[in-house]
Amino acid sequence: MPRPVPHAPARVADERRVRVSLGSRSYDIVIGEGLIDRAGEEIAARLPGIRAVIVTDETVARLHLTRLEIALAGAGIESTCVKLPAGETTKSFAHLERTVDAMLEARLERGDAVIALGGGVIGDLAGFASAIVKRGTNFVQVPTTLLAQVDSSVGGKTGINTPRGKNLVGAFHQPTLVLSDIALLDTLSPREFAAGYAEVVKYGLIDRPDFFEFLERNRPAIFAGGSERAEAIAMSCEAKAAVVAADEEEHASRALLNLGHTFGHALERAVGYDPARLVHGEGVAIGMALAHRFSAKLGLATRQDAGRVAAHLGAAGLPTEIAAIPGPALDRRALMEAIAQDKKVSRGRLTFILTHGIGQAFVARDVEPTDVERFLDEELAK
Ligand SMILES: NC(=O)c1ccc[n+]([C@@H]2O[C@H](COP(=O)([O-])OP(=O)(O)OC[C@H]3O[C@@H](n4cnc5c(N)ncnc54)[C@H](O)[C@@H]3O)[C@@H](O)[C@H]2O)c1
Ligand SMILES: O=C(O)C(=O)C[C@@H](O)[C@H](O)[C@H](O)COP(=O)(O)O
Ligand SMILES: [Zn+2]
Repeated sequence: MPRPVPHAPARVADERRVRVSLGSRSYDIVIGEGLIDRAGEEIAARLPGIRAVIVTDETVARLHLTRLEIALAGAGIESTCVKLPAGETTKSFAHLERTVDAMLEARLERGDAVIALGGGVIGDLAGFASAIVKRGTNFVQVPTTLLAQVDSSVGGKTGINTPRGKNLVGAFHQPTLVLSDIALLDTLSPREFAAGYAEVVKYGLIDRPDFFEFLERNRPAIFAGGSERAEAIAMSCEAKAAVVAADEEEHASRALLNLGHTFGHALERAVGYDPARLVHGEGVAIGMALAHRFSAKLGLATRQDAGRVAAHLGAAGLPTEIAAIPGPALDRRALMEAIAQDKKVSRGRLTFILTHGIGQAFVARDVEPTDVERFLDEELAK
């Protein structure tokens, strides 16, 4: 249970704060360099007197865990740690059970906190464990990938995958605080940085054409690091915070954040969540390119806009075609089976996020399965 805030920690130059406004569940996203060393102070200011269980993966633990542990200890926060294997297959019942057991072994109380130190895999899994242990403990996100800093750490979607589909088991559970230390991105591989960039582009494509143009002008600077990168991260968080504040539990407009995900999640499932073939952000990149081409095929958007989207994603080193996925060719039936399990399906009818053009996405209910099948056949034949 959240406890009263005794005082706000000192603000540091160049630090940005984005507020996610959700009434009593509102929280700050703090974005800046070197924040991990101040994590103890920031957390203790909001959750005084707590103990914590840190959930992380083995790669992130090697690189960044000690600094977090030192920062927590410095603020008087006693912590234990669960280290899980890196990668999408960790979002499973087996690793959830291991995490829950570690929390119970540490005798974590409801007023204590789970701290997710890692990318979206760790954030989704740790957040779900935090949601269900003792029917809800405090949760803090310390995202370490670009994808997690611009998307998964914000908004409270938590969960795991099953062989039948992505994120099919989960809960909404908002964090108390998100601490995004952008300096941690310096150790991220170029491939994972590009994957996170797909979700940045998504905000422009949903309803912010000016942001898409900003990205077209500044992509090389964003990849190089510096003030444009920090700006893109903060603008992404503002975009997501606005959508989440308007529809926290996805009864309507939040579904827009799923642009590219109906196709993308189907592709991830079809490759068995194998990161050697496809990671989430790459699936979203292909999915967004497909959503724009599908919209053009249905006469809703222009082929020029679909081409412009694919060109921008391609220039960022992202795949935009199903054929770009390495390994055996994918099968239309397997993709349709995954699409039928999508969480947006209602009364058996398919829902896609389609578009009238760049920055003009909309929720399309009742999409004809035969239209999707014909479109996929064309795409798979390329
Ligand atoms: N909850 C949400 O709203 C939401 C939003 C978007 C995506 N997601 C989920 O997020 C997941 C993808 O997240 P991701 O792309 O962060 O993947 P990830 O968590 O698997 O991280 C990618 C890789 O980068 C490594 N890594 C993490 N931080 C690093 C760092 N600072 N330096 C070096 N290596 C580092 C990890 O060990 C991992 O190998 C998917 O499961 C997706 O479904 C959830
Ligand atoms: O926050 C949201 O809402 C999103 O849809 C963000 C997506 O980028 C993210 O991949 C999310 O996990 C997908 O949610 P799902 O409900 O389709 O599983
Ligand atoms: Zn996503």
